[in-house]
Amino acid sequence: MRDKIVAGNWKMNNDLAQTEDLLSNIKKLYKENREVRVIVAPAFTNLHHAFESLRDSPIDVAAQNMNEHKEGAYTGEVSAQMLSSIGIKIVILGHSERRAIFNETDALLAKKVDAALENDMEVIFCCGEELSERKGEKHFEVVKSQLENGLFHVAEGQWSKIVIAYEPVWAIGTGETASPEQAQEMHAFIRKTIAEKFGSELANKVAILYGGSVKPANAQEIFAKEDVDGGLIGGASLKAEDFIAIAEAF
Ligand SMILES: O=C(CO)COP(=O)(O)O
Repeated sequence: MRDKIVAGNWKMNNDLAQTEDLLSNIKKLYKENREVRVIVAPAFTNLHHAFESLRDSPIDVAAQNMNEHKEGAYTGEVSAQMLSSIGIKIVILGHSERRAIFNETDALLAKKVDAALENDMEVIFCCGEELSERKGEKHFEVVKSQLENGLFHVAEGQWSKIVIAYEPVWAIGTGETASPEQAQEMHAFIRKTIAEKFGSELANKVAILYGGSVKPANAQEIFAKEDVDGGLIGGASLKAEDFIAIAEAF
């Protein structure tokens, strides 16, 4: 059985007071469910607070990014070791906003993945094509190359720390969701690509999340697909009722 995961990527939203509010509402509504792992990813400034606030809860806290270096003259950056030291053991890497706005390349992401694993952190590795790439029928090729160049150097023994999030860029924040069939088709492709390189036993254990305009109204039909093991939720993770409804949609 693969892990089922619902993770909320809060992006650059919520100051400390709003973080306190959202976390307290999430905690009120959350009913412990061992079948589904729930993760929230607030901004760096609120990670410590979130970790402390969720200390007695099974809800985990993730960072949205980190730097690939151990330490040094990298003004404004945060290392894996710093995150680990405040209890943060999960990081989202390669989100399409990081790729597009901050020019993160597959080569850079490969280094970030290594830095996370060296610090015993789990990685939620994002991949996904842009609209023009889907229209040009290049989506499988694009996702395969993101995986091969950013992730496939990870040794077999480290894959228990890897979660993949497929987020088609055209479905992020647009209200347009991939159909459950489109999501399943890509998730099955990702699993097959992993199986070709690492074998099907390993591939069958990797959780693959879907992200892109997931809401309470569509979560159930997307999560029902065989190779969809949960979701990476943006906008809808900012409202406790919606986020918890999605976490309960399995
Ligand atoms: O980017 C996303 C999660 O990382 C998805 O965002 P939305 O759910 O707002 O489309």
